[in-house]
Amino acid sequence: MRRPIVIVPACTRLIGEHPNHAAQHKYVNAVVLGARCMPLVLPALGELADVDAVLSVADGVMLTGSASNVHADLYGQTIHDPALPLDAARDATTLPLIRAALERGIPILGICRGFQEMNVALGGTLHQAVQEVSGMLDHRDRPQDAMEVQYGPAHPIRLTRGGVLAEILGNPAEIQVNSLHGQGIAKLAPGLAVEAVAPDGLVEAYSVANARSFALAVQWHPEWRVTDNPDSTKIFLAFGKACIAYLEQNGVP
Ligand SMILES: N[C@@H](CCC(=O)NCCCC(=O)O)C(=O)O
Repeated sequence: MRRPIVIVPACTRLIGEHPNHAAQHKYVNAVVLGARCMPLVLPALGELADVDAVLSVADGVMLTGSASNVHADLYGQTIHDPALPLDAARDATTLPLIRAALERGIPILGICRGFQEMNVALGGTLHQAVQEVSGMLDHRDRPQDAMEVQYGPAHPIRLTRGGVLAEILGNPAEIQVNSLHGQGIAKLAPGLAVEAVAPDGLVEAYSVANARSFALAVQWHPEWRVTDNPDSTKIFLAFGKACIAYLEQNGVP
């Protein structure tokens, strides 16, 4: 049987004067080494993307992080800080893709921006600057820090007892995670189940209740050094197992 195919939606990136479509190596590497699947990067085509065609060859979808924010229009707000980057083409590609993948029961893993996209796609909202919300921590990374520091442990998260994520991780009460985000979940979309929270109560992971397959999203970065962190390895292995199961039951051989 062939390796499962995981769709990885790209971000738009300007290289010189030319717009490009990009996905960071650590994400596609985690699909290969962590999930043992084959990544297929999907350009941020927006309305030009034929979602049905793409999902007809997909055994999984992984939504990556990105420095860009989900456009506030998409969850009924006005932009709080216009200096922060956006990626409308990525939004226009991923939100329909998320809804269609869930409809088809295709396994989906959301990471950081991807975690925020799934919440918005399903009717939730975001805090645009978590650090400015009373009682909330500053969840941002410090760009001047070395990458090992930026992606190193930043805070604990408390796992929902008996939850999907807790089971994947062997039922610890809490784990340490990295933190590289300025936005976060304000209103959780209907049908999403909290899987972990930060010390300030911010939702850090959720699952799609009643999903037909693996449907988990996390605010942190398990793709970082995926084989070095046992928790990250377990998350990607669980995702990969679900993609194999989807391929066996529905996939194009
Ligand atoms: N822009 C959003 C999401 C943050 C995010 O995805 N950070 C990771 C960026 C770099 C990487 O992909 O590792 C926010 O600020 O909340």
